[in-house]
Amino acid sequence: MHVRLFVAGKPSLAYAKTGVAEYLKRLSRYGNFELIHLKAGSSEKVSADLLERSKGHHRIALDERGKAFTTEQWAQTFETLEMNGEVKNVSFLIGASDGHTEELRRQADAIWQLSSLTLQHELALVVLLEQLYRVATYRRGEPYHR
Ligand SMILES: C[S@@+](CC[C@H](N)C(=O)[O-])C[C@H]1O[C@@H](n2cnc3c(N)ncnc32)[C@H](O)[C@@H]1O
Repeated sequence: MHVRLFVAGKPSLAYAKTGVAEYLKRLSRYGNFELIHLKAGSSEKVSADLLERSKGHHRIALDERGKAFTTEQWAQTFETLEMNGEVKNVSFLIGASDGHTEELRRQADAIWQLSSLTLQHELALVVLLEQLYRVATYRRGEPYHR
């Protein structure tokens, strides 16, 4: 499965850049993870761009009002998606500073939260990457996930 993480805007927070680089490096041992930066802009522009770039993919929109899952439930969802041979591409969609449009919410296959707090989008990306790494180690039975 090819997992893409879409985020709008160039990276600007130094601490987030370090975290993103670290987890992408770690994740490279576990599968095909790709980070894609889109041009920043209004919710309408960013959501339209996110929908265009993730056409035909299993879309997981990230939003603080989304469904709350445990790390184990994330792992089970990945297991199910991989068992379902039809899903080759999964895209995580991180929104603009004003969030996702209603249209994007309608078209998303799932809407997940990382917490109920509103996070700066680069920080949300770091948390997402850390969870993906945690899920990857959990699925391999490696000790990091404790
Ligand atoms: C600054 S937030 C946007 C907040 C905006 N007020 C809203 O209503 O969505 C930018 C993006 O970061 C992501 N994000 C921020 N906090 C999040 C959280 N707790 N869970 C999941 N995603 C989050 C979402 O993708 C969001 O669209």
